[in-house]
Amino acid sequence: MKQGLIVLLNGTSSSGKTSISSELIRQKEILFHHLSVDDFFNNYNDFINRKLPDELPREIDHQAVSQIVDDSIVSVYYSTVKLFSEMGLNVIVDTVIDNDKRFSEFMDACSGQPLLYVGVLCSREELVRREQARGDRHIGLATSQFDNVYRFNEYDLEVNTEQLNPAECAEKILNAIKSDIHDDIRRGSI
Ligand SMILES: Nc1ncnc2c1ncn2[C@@H]1O[C@H](COP(=O)(O)OP(=O)(O)OP(=O)(O)O)[C@@H](O)[C@H]1O
Repeated sequence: MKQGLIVLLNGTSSSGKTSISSELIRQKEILFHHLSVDDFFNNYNDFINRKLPDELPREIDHQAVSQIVDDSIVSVYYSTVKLFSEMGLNVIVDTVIDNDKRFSEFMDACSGQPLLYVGVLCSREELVRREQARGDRHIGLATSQFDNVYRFNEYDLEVNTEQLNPAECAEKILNAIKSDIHDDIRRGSI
């Protein structure tokens, strides 16, 4: 059985990753499974909130909690992406990779799996406009990620979400997959 294709969407917050993922899920030509890092964190946060007593013997701040568990949750996320691919399932990776450690960890975890690395591009100005319009993200988050995220720019394919709507971006990705499917999709080796 063939391994599933991993489609890594690389873009800052508000660049349009989730909107493209929804379009890729909606079409029926190639079946995809959407794995968002947010689901892993949300599930963990729900779990911990259920388990923690109201009064803690020792208070620790939010940032300290993040430092203790974040890397582990991200590792489980990457391993799950690999697992899906090993099981023959095509998977969309919807996360923000903004540092060398995470980027290398992802590439190591998924090395040997078929991978399409997609740059989800958008200007800073438009990102700020979207953040203001959606109202559920901290203003400035996307611009704070911008330089670090778009540093890892050896993409197989780029989609500009200012020029294309989410459906058009998804179509461009699908066309790339269909044209590369027999040979050129790289096997996790950047
Ligand atoms: N191609 C596009 N054209 C215009 N607006 C878009 C486009 N893609 C996304 N948007 C808008 O930008 C906002 C953010 O989109 P989306 O949630 O897909 O981004 P994201 O990269 O997944 O963000 P996050 O990482 O913060 O979850 C939404 O309001 C969405 O409607």
